[in-house]
Amino acid sequence: MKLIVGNWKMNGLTPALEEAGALRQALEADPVNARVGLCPPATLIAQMAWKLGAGPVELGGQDCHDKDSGAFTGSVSAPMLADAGARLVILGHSERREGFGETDADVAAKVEAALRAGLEPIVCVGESLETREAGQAVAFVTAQVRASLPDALKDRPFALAYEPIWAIGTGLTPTLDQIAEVHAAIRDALVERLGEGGRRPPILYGGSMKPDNAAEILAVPEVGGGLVGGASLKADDFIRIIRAA
Ligand SMILES: O=C(CO)COP(=O)(O)O
Repeated sequence: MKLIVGNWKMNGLTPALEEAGALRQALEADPVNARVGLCPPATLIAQMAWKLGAGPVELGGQDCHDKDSGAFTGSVSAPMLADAGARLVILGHSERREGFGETDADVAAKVEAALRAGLEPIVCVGESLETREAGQAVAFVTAQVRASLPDALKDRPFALAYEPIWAIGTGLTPTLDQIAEVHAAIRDALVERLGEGGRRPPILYGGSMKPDNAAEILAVPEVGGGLVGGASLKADDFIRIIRAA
């Protein structure tokens, strides 16, 4: 079963709760064979949890601190996300790595915090255009995988997301062969890092996934789902992507 997760980033005020309600209604009226997650801004999680109830949409955060509590003005901890109703948390998104200087070690510490709080991390990796053009995409991404995943993940549920930075919000996507190549390499790096284990964490693709390209991307070997930015903001578009799974 594919995992399709919406990442609203820093978008969404109270009226956007209606989109979540519409998503729930659509999925209840016509259920899908996919797991669906939605990661709104932290300010909306608690209200959205009431709106979504125990329905088919799981909630997630977009980041968390690596400490459970303390003097960290402005930060949100993993226990806070869980308390508000989240089950998932996106970690190591390129917008955090690039914009906030998060290193692989920082991401690994946040993954540990998420696991302590019982959250399921979605760990993001992805190369810049410069790195891809230098022929280093696979080497770069697999190095991120090895360094961002702590031992604590063994036998815990989690997902990875491959998001080429140059495909995020640009309308550009890698070719299906390029996606297949990176996803296969991520799977190998994952097995090398954490062993085969009993679980096979899904590897999501993210970066300009839209209703009209979702089906072909989701059919690529080792693509276990999607992490969707812009196209998850409107329930109509997001549902079309979910149905493509
Ligand atoms: O960054 C992304 C999801 O985390 C992808 O964003 P877009 O779907 O808007 O390209």
